Amino acid sequence: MQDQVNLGALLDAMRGNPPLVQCITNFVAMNIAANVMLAAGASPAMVHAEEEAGEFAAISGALTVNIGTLSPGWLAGMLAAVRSANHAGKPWVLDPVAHYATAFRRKAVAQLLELRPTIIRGNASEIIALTGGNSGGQGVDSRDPVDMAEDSARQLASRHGCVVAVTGATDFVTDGHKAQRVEGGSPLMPRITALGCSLTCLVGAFAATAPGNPFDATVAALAVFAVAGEQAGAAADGPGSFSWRFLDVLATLDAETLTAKARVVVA
Ligand SMILES: Nc1ncnc2c1ncn2[C@@H]1O[C@H](COP(=O)(O)OP(=O)(O)O)[C@@H](O)[C@H]1O
Ligand SMILES: Cc1ncsc1CCOP(=O)(O)O
Ligand SMILES: [Mg+2]
Repeated sequence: MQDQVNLGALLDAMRGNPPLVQCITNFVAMNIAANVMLAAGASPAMVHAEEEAGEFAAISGALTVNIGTLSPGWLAGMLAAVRSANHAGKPWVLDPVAHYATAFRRKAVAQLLELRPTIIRGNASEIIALTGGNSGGQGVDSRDPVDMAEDSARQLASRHGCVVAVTGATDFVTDGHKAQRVEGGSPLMPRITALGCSLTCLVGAFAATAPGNPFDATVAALAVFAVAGEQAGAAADGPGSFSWRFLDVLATLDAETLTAKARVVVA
């Protein structure tokens, strides 16, 4: 029997003491991800230079690493930040954007995986490819359903001793032993760039709030996106109005509404 994640309490705890999260994300995501974090109640800082990334990780509550617009200098910054987060015992989240697309990305992700992420968050095509499976991903976009990635997610979680979140129409979270699904969201979400990247940063915020419980932290972040996405999607006329409505709903979502509206089920 799995305990229900106390979503409302985690949201209140995160907002009550807004965590500083070092987000090493891509050029596309930096602005939207920072706005998502601020709307949700966290404190993001986009810091990636090799000269300072390690120092900054030591003073952050959590670190997120996203390879969306990778270059050698950024990779050096990522590795410095991850080593420092590990040294300081801070949780860190890996978003392996399109890691299957090029040799440079594959090698970078292999190096990052060796440094033992606390949580991996990716779309179904990315998670399938991390276990060597045949993924249909095209560039940064998934072309696979989440249920096709569930076995890969369980394998990855067991192999690397981490939590794995696969996102899509219904999200799937596992630590290799237990698993839960998070339903909700909107079909408009994959039509706006960098929402997955923004979610990775929010997973970092909840991981900073509950460093000893990365599974619950991940489910909470995904549930916030699912409820806010569903509400924004119901009122939106298309991707443009979804985008600003999503930020507004995130900012006003309270613990009671999150608890009442979230659909989290044991898998
Ligand atoms: N078809 C869909 N219906 C509802 N929510 C979705 C759908 N596709 C993606 N989402 C949501 O969009 C967010 C980003 O996930 P995803 O699109 O899988 O990431 P990425 O942008 O990295 O590919 C998640 O909160 C996910 O639940
Ligand atoms: C379009 C694009 N190109 C490189 S990174 C990026 C953003 C990907 O964002 P997401 O993975 O959240 O869809
Ligand atoms: Mg992505």
